[in-house]
Amino acid sequence: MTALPEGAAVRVNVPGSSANLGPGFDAIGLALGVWDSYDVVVTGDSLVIDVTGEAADEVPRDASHLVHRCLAAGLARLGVDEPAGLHLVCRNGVPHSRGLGSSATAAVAGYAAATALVDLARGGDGDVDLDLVNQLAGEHEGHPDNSSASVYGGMTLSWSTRPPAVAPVRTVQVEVHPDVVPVVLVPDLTLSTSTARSVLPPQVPLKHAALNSARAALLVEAVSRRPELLLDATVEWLHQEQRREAYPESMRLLDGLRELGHAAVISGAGPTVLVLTTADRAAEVHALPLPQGWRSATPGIPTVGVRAVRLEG
Ligand SMILES: Nc1ncnc2c1ncn2[C@@H]1O[C@H](COP(=O)(O)OP(=O)(O)OP(=O)(O)O)[C@@H](O)[C@H]1O
Ligand SMILES: N[C@@H](CCO)C(=O)O
Repeated sequence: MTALPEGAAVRVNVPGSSANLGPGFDAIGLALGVWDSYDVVVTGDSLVIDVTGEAADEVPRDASHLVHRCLAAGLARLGVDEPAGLHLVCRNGVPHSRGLGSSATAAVAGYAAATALVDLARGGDGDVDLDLVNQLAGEHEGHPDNSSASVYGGMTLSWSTRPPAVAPVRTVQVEVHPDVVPVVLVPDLTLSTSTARSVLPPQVPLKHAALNSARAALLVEAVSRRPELLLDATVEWLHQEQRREAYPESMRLLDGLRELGHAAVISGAGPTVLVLTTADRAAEVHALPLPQGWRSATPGIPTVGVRAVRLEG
């Protein structure tokens, strides 16, 4: 049994992500250059949580905080007792409940902090065990699309070797063509993933599954080698139409963009719209008028995911 020494401290930086990219429902993720940052310090007594940034007024400050819950679960998985006290400083950059993977980002941060602190306690440099974090965060989320992108960066394709169980999770990175530019259109309004998942039917017609399979396969080719195929490659049959009533404004925006030839999809469970455009057309997307309360951004695609650095006490 390893104990975490008082004073041990790490800073964990982790990117948000977009899931699905159209036909890759629950399987494909894309890391986005919008970041959460967490300092985790082992102290002598009590749990103290400070939060600034996105949703700072909404998240709990007690043991039910998502990052703390995953940190504690990660320590338990590694056979390490939770220390008597922890100071968690959260700088939230990923908007919550918009389809940018905030919950996966927080879960990845918690599990990553656990592996980094245990590595420190065992004499290491505070490295994150990426593959373990990918397992634990994927299981926590119930689908690994967002979490794998936050763990490894870039575009990720994840599957289970024991379906329908989520784990063991396997993940490969898909090379993204240098011309591909993600633009996100983010509204003020929120939609929780659990609400968005509750409206999905438990079964889909075989015909739709077959159509979706072709586009999911095409998506990998389009993103990595032939961006000119992105419009066709981002058509899907499993979730967006089914959720239209949950995010009607997003779907109107998506329909308009696609009519103009832009590869627009719903980001994750929405309501953010992701446009997979190319460098020469990104300005065109930004110039389109947005409904009130929406903003556009070009976050970029980080090629690395979660990282921890040791903080000196
Ligand atoms: N940084 C964070 N700190 C604490 N709790 C968080 C954090 N980020 C997300 N959460 C929790 O997760 C909830 C949002 O999760 P939800 O799955 O609904 O949306 P999302 O992950 O942002 O979107 P999507 O999964 O569609 O990309 C928040 O309401 C909050 O309870
Ligand atoms: N694949 C998930 C992503 C959001 O967590 C969904 O669309 O429900």
